[in-house]
Amino acid sequence: MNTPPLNTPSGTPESGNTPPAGAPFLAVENLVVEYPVPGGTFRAVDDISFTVERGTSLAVVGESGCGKSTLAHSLVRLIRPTSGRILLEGTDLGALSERRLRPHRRRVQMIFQDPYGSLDPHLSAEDIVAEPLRLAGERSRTARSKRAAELIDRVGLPSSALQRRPAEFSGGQRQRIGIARALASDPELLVCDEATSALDVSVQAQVLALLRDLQASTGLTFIVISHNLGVVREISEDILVMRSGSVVERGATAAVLASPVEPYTRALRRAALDPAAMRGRKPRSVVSARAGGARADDTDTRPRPPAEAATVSGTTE
Ligand SMILES: Nc1ncnc2c1ncn2[C@@H]1O[C@H](COP(=O)(O)OP(=O)(O)OP(=O)(O)O)[C@@H](O)[C@H]1O
Repeated sequence: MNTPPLNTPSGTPESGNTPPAGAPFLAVENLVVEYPVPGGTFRAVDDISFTVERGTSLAVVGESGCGKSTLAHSLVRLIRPTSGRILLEGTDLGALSERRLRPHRRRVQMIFQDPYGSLDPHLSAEDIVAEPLRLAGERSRTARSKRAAELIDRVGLPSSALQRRPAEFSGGQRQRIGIARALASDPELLVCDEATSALDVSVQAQVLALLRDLQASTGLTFIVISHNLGVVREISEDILVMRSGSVVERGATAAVLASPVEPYTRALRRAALDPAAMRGRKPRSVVSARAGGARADDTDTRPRPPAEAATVSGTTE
């Protein structure tokens, strides 16, 4: 297998996979997701439609239980939609059989909330990052190692990180490994489900800066699920507000957060601005000398996130 450069769009002449003219990068059409529950089904996503253009970031916000993660899991096909379409450059991912989905799977990757639980504690960082390459059919261990080293460097970790296991990293460093693993598949769309919410505020800023940098350099498209309106402001151009499985408001992030039209969005913003909604979080100690080099998390002087780190669900959970 030739390892492609980061984020070579599959709809380019190199890929031979030409998208229909004028098709948006991602179009979600009338998406419905129901879970089986005793005595029937529960509709967690209720007829959602939206589009996302390549290289942009869409934030999805809403109170706990409104269906954000269900939407995210549908996008990466961890869940198969009950009805509706998820069109990536015109290809309906939701309708494809597992076999036909395989070539598209790499195109949409997810970064999970929990940098502690989402990495196999028994594997080295190199093996974690190289695993998607192995699954994609890369047989050469040397090629996998080389690519893992490139990706570890790309996410700002030192090469000494390659042989260490997850327990030896800080939360922010683990999330960087999770990002490197997601990048290994050469994705075009990254779905970040509360990807920074388990991190200290300053480490959040570093991971957000990394995501923004990746987007600027590779043209990645993001869907960012977050309770944190500060994070949403930092990373998204557009915002989609969900309530009880439906979209209640959609628009440019700055405009929607400055003057929300829907009463529900206003209530979310009030909840986020209420100091009582702040989640108290003690600073965790960050990188130690043991973690081998201080490139990430402790030397970063990039701008900190906005002071508002309140969570949307802070007052509603
Ligand atoms: N496997 C399941 N079976 C039945 N109901 C489920 C299942 N998973 C989620 N739900 C329900 O679907 C609804 C949406 O859940 P989801 O996790 O998508 O919400 P969310 O907005 O991501 O919440 P949070 O912000 O708390 O993570 C919730 O009412 C939840 O209880």
